[in-house]
Amino acid sequence: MFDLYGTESVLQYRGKDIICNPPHLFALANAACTKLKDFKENQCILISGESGSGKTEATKLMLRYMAAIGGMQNHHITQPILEASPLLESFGNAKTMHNDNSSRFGKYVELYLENGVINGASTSQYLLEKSR
Ligand SMILES: Nc1ncnc2c1ncn2[C@@H]1O[C@H](COP(=O)(O)OP(=O)(O)OP(=O)(O)O)[C@@H](O)[C@H]1O
Repeated sequence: MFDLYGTESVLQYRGKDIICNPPHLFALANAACTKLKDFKENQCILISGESGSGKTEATKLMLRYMAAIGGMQNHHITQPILEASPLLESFGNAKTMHNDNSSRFGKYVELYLENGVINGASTSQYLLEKSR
């Protein structure tokens, strides 16, 4: 079993330039955090793909990475942010032909960071027109 998203991977990608490591969700999340810090400009990660391609899981993994690189100092803030995803899924997901846990809504998540540490978040849900 590969451990692609554990602590070792967090340490491997943390603070490293995107070209230093093989492609990974953590590399992308790290690049967004680094650019935010260096250029003091908002960053956006757009996750798209067909149903079942892994958008929801990718989003959760990147959130987990961003929470992890901030350490435990804002645990009381990051924990509810991470726990919000499965809670919202319980209201808005359903089993389809393509995905046992298919989101029936689009998500827009805003994270607020200070010195590379998450200190807040907001999320909006949008109903999708899906035929499947
Ligand atoms: N990184 C991953 N590692 C292992 N399995 C994964 C990964 N990402 C997704 N999967 C598997 O694929 C399934 C579908 O992923 P996910 O729900 O994230 O897709 P989605 O693109 O959000 O789909 P939808 O548009 O239908 O909501 C997951 O339930 C999981 O079994």
